[in-house]
Amino acid sequence: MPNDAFASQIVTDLFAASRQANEATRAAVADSLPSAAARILACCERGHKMLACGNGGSAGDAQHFASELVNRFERNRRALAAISLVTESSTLTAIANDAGYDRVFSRQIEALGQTGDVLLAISTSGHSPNVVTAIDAAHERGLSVIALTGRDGGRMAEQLNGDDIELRAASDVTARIQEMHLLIIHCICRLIEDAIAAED
Ligand SMILES: O=C(CO)[C@@H](O)[C@H](O)[C@H](O)[C@H](O)COP(=O)(O)O
Ligand SMILES: [Zn+2]
Repeated sequence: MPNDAFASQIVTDLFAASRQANEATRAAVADSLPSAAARILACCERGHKMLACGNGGSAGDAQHFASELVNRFERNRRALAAISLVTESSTLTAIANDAGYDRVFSRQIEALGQTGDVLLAISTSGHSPNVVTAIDAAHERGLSVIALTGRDGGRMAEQLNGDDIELRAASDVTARIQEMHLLIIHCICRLIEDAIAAED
């Protein structure tokens, strides 16, 4: 562990870097974030569902997002349909073992995805093969995609079509991008819950 002064400087630097990423990302996603929230609410209100995927920290984000739709974020309201594709261990291990890790999300999309559903695809690099393959599977099955990316958007940004929405964190650092992705997810949840409250 660094000495006290050094540790304190690291903490100061990380908070400063996060603030900088926060402000740059706000400017980058301010216009498209409400559209993403509206897309998700419309999806659920029409009887469709959200699917969410990502690796590592982004797997945590996918679960976090699904939990906040199914259960609640800050308000009590009707349940919204969302499934995390990162949590079924028997399914994940079987697909990875039999077909390869690149197929762990796409195979589940083939099984569960229906036209009108929306895939939340999360990757800080934009290059994770299983997320790239998931987007292809989503397009093949008539799902639109909301992509949480960073850096230059990677391969994911090139895959997206005009019906998809990319929310790109303005940073080149994985940890900062993840921090921004969680903030984006919370903004989406807040916008959705405010829209439902205004309807009721
Ligand atoms: O949380 C972290 C790093 O902060 C890691 O677990 C990270 O999520 C993993 O290395 C992922 O495999 C990275 O995947 P991706 O964001 O490039 O799609
Ligand atoms: Zn992390």
